[in-house]
Amino acid sequence: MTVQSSDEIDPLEIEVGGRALLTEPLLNKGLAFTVEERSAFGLHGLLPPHIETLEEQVERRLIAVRRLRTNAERYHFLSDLQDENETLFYALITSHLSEMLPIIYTPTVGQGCQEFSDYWRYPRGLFLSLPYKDRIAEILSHPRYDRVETIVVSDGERVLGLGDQGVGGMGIPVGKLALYTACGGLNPATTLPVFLDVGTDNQARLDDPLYIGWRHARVRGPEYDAFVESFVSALEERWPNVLLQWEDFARGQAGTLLNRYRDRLLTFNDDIQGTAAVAAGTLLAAMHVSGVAFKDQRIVIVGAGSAGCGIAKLILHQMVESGLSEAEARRRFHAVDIDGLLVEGMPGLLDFQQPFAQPREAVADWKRKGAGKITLEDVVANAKPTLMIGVSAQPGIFHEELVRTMAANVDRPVIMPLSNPTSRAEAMPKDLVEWTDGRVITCTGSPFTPVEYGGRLHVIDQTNNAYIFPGLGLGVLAVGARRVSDGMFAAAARALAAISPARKDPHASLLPPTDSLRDVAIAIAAAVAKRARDEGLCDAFEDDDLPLLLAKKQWRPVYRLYVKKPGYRRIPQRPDL
Ligand SMILES: NC(=O)c1ccc[n+]([C@@H]2O[C@H](COP(=O)([O-])OP(=O)(O)OC[C@H]3O[C@@H](n4cnc5c(N)ncnc54)[C@H](O)[C@@H]3O)[C@@H](O)[C@H]2O)c1
Ligand SMILES: O=C(O)C[C@H](O)C(=O)O
Ligand SMILES: [Mg+2]
Repeated sequence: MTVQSSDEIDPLEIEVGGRALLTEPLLNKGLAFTVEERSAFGLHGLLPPHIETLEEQVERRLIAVRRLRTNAERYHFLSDLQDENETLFYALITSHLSEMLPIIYTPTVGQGCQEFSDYWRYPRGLFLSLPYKDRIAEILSHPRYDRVETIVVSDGERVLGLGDQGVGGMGIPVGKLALYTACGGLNPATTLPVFLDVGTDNQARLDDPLYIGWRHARVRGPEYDAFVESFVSALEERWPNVLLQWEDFARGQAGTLLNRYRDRLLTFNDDIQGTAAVAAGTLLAAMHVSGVAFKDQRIVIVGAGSAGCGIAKLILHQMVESGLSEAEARRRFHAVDIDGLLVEGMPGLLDFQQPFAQPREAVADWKRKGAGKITLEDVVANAKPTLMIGVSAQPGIFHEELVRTMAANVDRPVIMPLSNPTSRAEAMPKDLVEWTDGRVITCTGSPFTPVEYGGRLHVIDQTNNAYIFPGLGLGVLAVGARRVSDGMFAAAARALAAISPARKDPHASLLPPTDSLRDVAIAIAAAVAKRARDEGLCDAFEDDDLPLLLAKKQWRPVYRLYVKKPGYRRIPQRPDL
């Protein structure tokens, strides 16, 4: 449903004109300012005489972006466009979603983070640095942020699979929020990327004279916790109902922060919960194709960190819902981390890994290659998995022999190398298809082109949390949910599986194409909103009213007519240097 909100129909009253209007990305229309607007706002002469429609502007930028040689160049070009004219930026992105997503988001955003200081041009979002911790409330208080409803925050310690990028990690909240608008339809004036700069342990960044973050070893422990607490308290004070998404925190922090704050505000961790929902949703879709029910699944998770244990927890929950006892369901999981299979009593097991540690007796009679740790190879040979998920950021860890062993034991092996960016994927889909003689059902975290094999084109679905968080955000905000619950992610997973093209055709893709992420977001949002209501986390609403509630929350990149606000002032054009 497309609703033209009164926001879109009514003229917008504008306070400033001249250069100030052209340099405000939320208001700038560039060459699309009409003659009347140019006259009213003192724009004649500041712009060449040509006037264009939004569609023509999109076409012009599209030609320019396509002319560039690399996606890194395109990333910077599009960042500049976002800082120049957000309406045009989103009109371009939404009309060419599958082409633009790999540029503004994964995988190119990873390089953007690594080179953040090299190409620094213009600030977007808020940088909260530990040395200025006493200024947080003052920084947040600016009237520019009065309308903020959604914040994505990172401290840059685990940027995709690229490790600690210090302040470069700001690229991640910026990219995620671009998808909140492009896919979820949230108004960009209500979104805010935030970076918590607590230093970095990336020596290359510390040694780099161009590095623009706080040049200090990463602060940890009580000082870190107090800093995060100052941020959260200031944010609660400023925007009591804000949605806060934690993104790309390292393993030690991600779950701890989520548990600390999940009952205090509207918040979730995307790497733990969003990833779990997209992986579980994809698995549900894959089960249609493989015909293997939950009770017959044997699952190997490689990388028992935030994403791995988040995924395991949600799939376990679904297995129990499908009728397995909790103990039975647990036995289906084999979680492998850097020290091999997680087994009970293993030294160094983290709290969130404990539930997925196998009892020693369950693996006592396994045939193993060596006496040391129980390797991934031992696990695959003995556990005979039907599904193997990679969230380890270890490229090549799903090697030929391993995959061939897995494929020898099951008809349709499901293999998901979900680590990002492309360079960190556990395997290349082309290899997986070849090593399994085309039998594999595979999907990846980063985008890959389809693989041709045996006269058939294998579409490689992008099992990325981008299928979940824009809709989750839209859903909770549209109905005013007070908390984000695990049940919402379970509902999101089911909603994703319900729109899987593979439900109708086993040769079709598991997930709808990325071009349709706006529709996906609506489906996820509806499921999340209903779940919020069913769990008593928002006020009641009728199902029939939901499409309108969601549509009202959706902003579209169109230009509104501008008129002068009473008190309009023309900012002086001459800087008094
Ligand atoms: N597709 C998606 O939507 C999605 C979502 C979240 C995370 N990810 C990707 O998953 C990866 C991990 O993210 P995370 O948040 O879980 O990070 P994390 O650091 O919490 O977990 C990674 C885990 O891998 C383990 N590991 C390292 N080397 C290993 C090895 N040789 N064998 C087995 N395990 C090993 C680490 O010890 C750690 O426990 C990243 O590359 C990230 O980009 C993808
Ligand atoms: O950012 C992504 O592409 C997905 C995920 O959040 C990740 O950390 O890899
Ligand atoms: Mg992430």
